[in-house]
Amino acid sequence: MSNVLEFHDVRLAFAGVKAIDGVSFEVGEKELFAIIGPNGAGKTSIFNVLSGVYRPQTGRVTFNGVDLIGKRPHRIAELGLARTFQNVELFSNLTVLENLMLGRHHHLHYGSLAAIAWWGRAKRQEIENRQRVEEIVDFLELEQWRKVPVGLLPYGVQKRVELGRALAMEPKLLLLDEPVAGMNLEETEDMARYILDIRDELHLPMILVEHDMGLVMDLADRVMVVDFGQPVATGIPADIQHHPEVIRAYLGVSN
Ligand SMILES: Nc1ncnc2c1ncn2[C@@H]1O[C@H](COP(=O)(O)OP(=O)(O)OP(=O)(O)O)[C@@H](O)[C@H]1O
Repeated sequence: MSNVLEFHDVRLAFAGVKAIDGVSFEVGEKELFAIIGPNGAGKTSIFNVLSGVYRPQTGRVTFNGVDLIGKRPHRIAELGLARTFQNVELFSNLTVLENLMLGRHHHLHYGSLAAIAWWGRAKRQEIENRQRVEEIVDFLELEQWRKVPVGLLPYGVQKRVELGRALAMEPKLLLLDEPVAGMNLEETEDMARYILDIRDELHLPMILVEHDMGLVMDLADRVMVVDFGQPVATGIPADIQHHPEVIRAYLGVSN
């Protein structure tokens, strides 16, 4: 299996705090790779390096062979790396469809002048974008909320719309930052099913950061554990669950 992402010996410090301290991992082309670790372990910092929000002091990060370090977030998104956020970051007064259309903005290849001069092309793209958005509405079973402002929706559905917006970008790698945080059991089970459908039907590789251990162990192909910015262990869920260093990191007990 070839890798879509290589994250090699990355180090990032803030005024002496080592947020990422020599982390390496790779993600295969159809892999669901999870990153777990206690609060403050460095998980969000890894996502911020991947999406171009933070620039590490050292290390190498390549996505389909392209070096990501130093690239701006919008450029990285254009390369096909889409993310969802820990807290829902949607336009709450816009409808579900409008929020999903915003996810398509890299796919609009015409400016306002071109829209006038090349009406045909602009119109074709608009129709194509709407079709893609409708496919996502279907895939994530959002039909009944298509025209509802996102701010009025239950929290679990808002998180699903956020996932939809990331899918609307037609990414090549999806970063999911705590997709079930704050959800009830039913919402969590629904989200787990959509994540599996994304892997099995869209064959999209994903990196999942999540505190819900049951979800991680059920869904992930491989899991990396980080603690104090350092990698503790990486492996298949069955091995990670019983790894002594992982138990120590989580329970805070000594060997
Ligand atoms: N912009 C920043 N400025 C200063 N310190 C930061 C910054 N971002 C992260 N850190 C520090 O880096 C460390 C790792 O934080 P990070 O948010 O990556 O952890 P996390 O594993 O995502 O935690 P959580 O599970 O609570 O979201 C923490 O000590 C944090 O305070």
